[in-house]
Amino acid sequence: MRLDKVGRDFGTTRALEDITLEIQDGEFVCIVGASGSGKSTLLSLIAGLDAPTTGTITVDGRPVTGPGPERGLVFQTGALHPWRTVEENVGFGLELLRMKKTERRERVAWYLAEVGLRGLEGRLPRELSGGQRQRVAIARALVCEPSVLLLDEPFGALDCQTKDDMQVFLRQVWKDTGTTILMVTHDVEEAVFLAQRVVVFASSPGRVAADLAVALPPDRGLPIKREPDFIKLRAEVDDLVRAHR
Ligand SMILES: Nc1ncnc2c1ncn2[C@@H]1O[C@H](COP(=O)(O)OP(=O)(O)OP(=O)(O)O)[C@@H](O)[C@H]1O
Repeated sequence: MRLDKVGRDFGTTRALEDITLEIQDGEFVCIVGASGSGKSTLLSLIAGLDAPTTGTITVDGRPVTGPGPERGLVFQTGALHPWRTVEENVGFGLELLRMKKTERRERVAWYLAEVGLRGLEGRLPRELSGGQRQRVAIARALVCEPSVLLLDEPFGALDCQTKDDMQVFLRQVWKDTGTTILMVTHDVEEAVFLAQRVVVFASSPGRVAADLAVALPPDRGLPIKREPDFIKLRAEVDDLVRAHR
């Protein structure tokens, strides 16, 4: 995926200016930055829900002109269909793609197992915890096997323990599926734990202030958050975010 000199103005507000970023297939990148630095705007441009004022975005070598199944999107609160069961929510995108029912059921079952929801197929969203609802939202995005998974603060509404569990879960999903992940979060610890690369946004206008490689081992458990290398990198990113408010 490639962003080339992407800008977005809302009237006189320059939400994004001159964003040039290349994300390799299979990479896990987190974007952090102060409130209002244009992080959500960037994700909606990549998702094709909004169009840039300047510049171009290409996914799989094709310019983005609108939403498409090769880009899966998950928001802070899952936006699930309240009247559909877990299984029906996850299978929805495949229905739109007119996949045959037997194939669809098989695919949905695989992803439900992957996100740890086997046995809950028949539940409605209101019968799930917040963490379970986000797992459904992630399974629903993954089931179409997108080239890139776009996550906008997916764990922002969860309590600390659930959030920790979801971070471990997301690293596992990334390893199992090899999906390219671009995630926006305001939580620097989360970004450093999850990503191979952390991009720091500056505000007014929203732009790239720093792009750091996360040189931590690929096998990361929660205890790594207490190790000196982790703490040092986290502090470095924290300082960058503060310096570019
Ligand atoms: N639809 C819109 N109309 C006008 N201004 C907008 C619109 N969407 C975003 N903006 C402005 O663009 C800027 C970037 O907003 P955006 O929501 O992308 O920031 P963010 O980094 O995601 O913030 P947060 O971390 O608080 O979610 C802000 O100044 C915001 O007010």
